[in-house]
This record gives sequence, structure tokens and C-alpha cells, in this order.
Amino acid sequence: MSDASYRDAIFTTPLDRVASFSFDEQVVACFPDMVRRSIPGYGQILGMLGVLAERHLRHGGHVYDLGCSLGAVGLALAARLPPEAFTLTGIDLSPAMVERARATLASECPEHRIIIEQGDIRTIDYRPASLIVLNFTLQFLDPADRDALLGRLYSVLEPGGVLILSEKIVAEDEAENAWLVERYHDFKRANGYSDLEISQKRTALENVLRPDSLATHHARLAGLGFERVTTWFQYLNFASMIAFKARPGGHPHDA
Ligand SMILES: C[S@@+](CC[C@H](N)C(=O)[O-])C[C@H]1O[C@@H](n2cnc3c(N)ncnc32)[C@H](O)[C@@H]1O
Ligand SMILES: O=C(O)C(=O)C[C@]1(C(=O)O)C=C[C@@H](O)C=C1
Repeated sequence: MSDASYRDAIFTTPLDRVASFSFDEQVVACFPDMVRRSIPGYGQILGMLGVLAERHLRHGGHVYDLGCSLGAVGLALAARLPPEAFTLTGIDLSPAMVERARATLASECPEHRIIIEQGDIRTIDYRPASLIVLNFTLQFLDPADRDALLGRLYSVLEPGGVLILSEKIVAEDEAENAWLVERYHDFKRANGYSDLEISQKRTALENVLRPDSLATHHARLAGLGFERVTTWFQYLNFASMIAFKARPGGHPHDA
């Protein structure tokens, strides 16, 4: 992204009380740097989203980018697909994110039909879509709300459509999970975060980012009716899945 972004220094100094993490102005100002240094494979996932859209998005179809933050998914699709290939609606709860996403998209890809709206993805009205992306968003919803949201998304997805879900995950085996979390902290250290930053961010995310296991995600998506669910990417405790809605009488994953 070409917009000005500051280095993430939010948790560099010791805090008397670590407040719960929120997507406020301070986070928005350093968000591109934060996600690049905090989400293993973030850039690779975005790059592949364009490739997956080329394959699975119906020509001229509608895309939802739910929890769009600064619009990185829209930018990734616009980098690979021409303006006539899709329309996209990005939704985010944070007004600061929405304001900056609109400015970025207007300057980076003015020809593409991308709009950004402020709203809660649990309660907005949806229109039919060919591709729905939740790139590290579901993990921030109350677990009690996840089934209902994904059920609504399944119903608005066109037959033959796909849902792409990227999430921080928890491994069901305790020892495996501990190893993944430790190596994730090593990953953060290698990206310049101190032990203090890592531990204060961990506190801030408690009860805010609540990861599910891959088995929970797969069972939930299959239970809602998706014909096939594939984990196409995993890097430590971060993963991305693609879920296919069947096309009556056809193969669910036809391009
Ligand atoms: C980790 S960020 C998503 C990153 C982004 N998808 C990307 O690829 O760069 C999570 C986003 O979800 C948004 N969010 C959280 N709960 C939401 C809700 N109920 N409705 C809409 N957006 C929500 C947050 O404001 C935040 O911008
Ligand atoms: O789990 C962590 O420690 C993270 O920093 C992960 C994570 C995420 O997965 O969204 C949390 C908050 C920010 O949005 C960026 C990265």
C-alpha cells in the first residue's frame, strides 16, 4: 500500500493496565506494518486471493470483503482482475478503518467498482454474492455469533460460489499448540517485536481474539451445507480455508 503507515509501537512501553485491543485510530495508523509483522503469510494469502478469484469468481460477480480494514483484499483483487470482472463491497465496524480504506481505494484503483461501508457484518443486509472473504475477521466475533453469521453467508452465496476464511487457529493437542504459540512468538521476535510487546499484545487480545481449531471450522462449515472445505494455507497457527457451495447437478468447485 502506498498510504503513509507508521511502525507499530503500540505496546513498546510498559503499561500499568493493558486495555482490550480495539481497531481505533492508533491501530489504524500503523495497521499495514502491524499485520505484515504479526500475521505469518499475510502477503502470500493476499496474493493468492487474486489467483483464487480468477478461478472461482463468476465473471462480473459480486464480492464481499467482511472486516475489510484498509481494503487490502479489494486491492489484491484489483491487482489481478480488470474492473469489469467484479464488484466488491467491503464492510468494517471501525469508522477510522473505513475512512482510510475509502481514500486508499479511490487513489489506488479508481476504475474498479469497490465500495466500503461502515457496519456490523452480523446485522447488515446482504445481496447475492459469488465470493465472500473473511480475512482474519471471524476470530474477533463472539463465538456465539459465528454460526449464525456463516449460515447467513451460506444463504446469500450463489450456487457454485466460494467463501474464503483466514483465521488464527488453536491446535487441539495441547503440546502441539504450545509449540506453535512459542514459534509464533519467535516469528514476532524475528520481525522486531520485543518480549514486552508480545506479552502486552497477548494480554490485550484476551477475550477479544478467540481462535477456533481447524476441526471446529471445518465441522461448522460442513454443517451449514458447504459441499467441500479445504485448508489451502497454513503457516504456524494461522490458516486459510476455502469452502465451496454446490452448484445443483454440477461440481462445486467448477471455475
Ligand atoms: C485483522 S482485521 C482484518 C484484516 C483485513 N481483512 C485485511 O486483510 O487486511 C479485523 C477487522 O475486522 C473488523 N471487525 C471486527 N468485528 C467486526 C464486525 N462485527 N463487523 C464488521 N467488522 C468487524 C475490525 O474493525 C478490523 O478492521
Ligand atoms: O495474535 C496476535 O498476537 C496478533 O497480533 C494477530 C492479529 C490478527 O490475527 O489479526 C491481531 C490483531 C491485529 O489485527 C493483527 C494481527
